[in-house]
Amino acid sequence: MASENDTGASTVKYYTRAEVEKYNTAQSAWIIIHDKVYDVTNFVKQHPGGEEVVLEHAGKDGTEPFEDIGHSSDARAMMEPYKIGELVEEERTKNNKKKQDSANGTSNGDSSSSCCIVM
Ligand code: HEM
Repeated sequence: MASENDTGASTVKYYTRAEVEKYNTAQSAWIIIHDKVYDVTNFVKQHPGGEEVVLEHAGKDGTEPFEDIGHSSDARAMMEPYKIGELVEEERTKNNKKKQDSANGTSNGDSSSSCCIVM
């Protein structure tokens, strides 16, 4: 079928890292993996690697440790139902194109706003 409604992003919710950071407890645990946001509150108890490791990264970006462990494709499929949204475009790790784009604009002579160094 040619016509798909994939242009309407109405079903996708976008979150900032600051928003995700609020959900950093066992009562409400969100985690960012590959720029996607997962509510793993009900998953942590079932996590084969134990709940602690996941909770340690609750509210944060767990992409690195997630990949470090080398999760199986099974694991990747398992997390799908917990996906609640994605990071806003400007905060995605792979989306550096936009950053470069705005970085070459020197017209912003706002002396009051200091520059942030993102590591
Ligand atoms: C929603 C996110 C996650 C899902 C669905 C998930 C799922 C799984 C699954 C299915 C396994 C069994 C092995 C495999 O199939 O790969 C596993 C193991 C494991 N996971 Fe996760 N995981 C998640 C997040 C994390 C995070 C953020 C960490 C961070 C450190 C982590 C650490 C581990 C560890 C240490 C093991 C045990 C590996 C072993 O015993 O060899 N997982 N996970």
